Amino acid sequence: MTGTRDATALEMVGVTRRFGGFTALEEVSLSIAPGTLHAIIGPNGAGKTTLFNILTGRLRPTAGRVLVNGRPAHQSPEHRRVAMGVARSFQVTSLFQDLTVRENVRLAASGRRLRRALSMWRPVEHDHAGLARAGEVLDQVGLDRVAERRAAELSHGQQRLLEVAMALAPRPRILLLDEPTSGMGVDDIPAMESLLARLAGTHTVVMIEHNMALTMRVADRITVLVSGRVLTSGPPEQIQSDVEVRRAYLGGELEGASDADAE
Ligand SMILES: Nc1ncnc2c1ncn2[C@@H]1O[C@H](COP(=O)(O)OP(=O)(O)OP(=O)(O)O)[C@@H](O)[C@H]1O
Repeated sequence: MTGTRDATALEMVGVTRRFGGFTALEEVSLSIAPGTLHAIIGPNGAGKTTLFNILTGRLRPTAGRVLVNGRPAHQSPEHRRVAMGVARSFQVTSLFQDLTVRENVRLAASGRRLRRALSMWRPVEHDHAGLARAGEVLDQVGLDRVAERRAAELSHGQQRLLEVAMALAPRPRILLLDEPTSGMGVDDIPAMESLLARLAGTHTVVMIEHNMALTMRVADRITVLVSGRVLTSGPPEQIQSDVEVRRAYLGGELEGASDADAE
């Protein structure tokens, strides 16, 4: 591998995605450095979810390439990306609501061995590695105090933290988070923000997020998508003062984001 390739954890090169005659993404290129938090923002319908699904392997690009640590990945399905060290956050709907928080993370830690881990006749206490990993991750995300509660008993904000914990369990190097604060009350947001800030030091994080104030505080770089194209990419302060970006958002959300105490 060349030095240049090593400098990029995740890369999209000229990615186009069509749905029938409709072009949802057009010639999108972006490059994400290891150990940085890269946010994807843009108005509704800009193509953020489509881009995210192409990064996770849920969707194939119509044209263009995706590289993970310099290795072509655009033909690899989701489970192959996981083996390459890429994980996406689970959805609240995929939590096992009747199992404890610790059990949910233990099962996620078992990763590709999930089916085996789920088998009813395998005593839980024999899964030492899974239990140990669950303990580490629950400490990391701040859910250790509620480890023995059923997932269903958690607040929505805690369930969102649990989704991230489950994504972290198999030790991915690249973490893809789809709107980590969506549906959260204001009281729950600081815990997620603090987790995102900590993860940014240890993982490559790509997140779609609608909370502009939070995005401006935690992101190292931001890519703005508009109508399926990259309008611009840069550090938060550059994005916030970009006239074209402000026009795309009609001023509103980014004006609020300039006030760090807006939350
Ligand atoms: N499976 C599909 N078939 C047809 N069109 C689709 C499909 N998925 C997405 N699109 C279209 O592609 C465009 C981009 O959608 P996408 O969901 O990626 O945008 P988004 O930026 O995530 O929007 P939002 O912020 O509202 O979630 C939209 O016009 C959408 O209707």
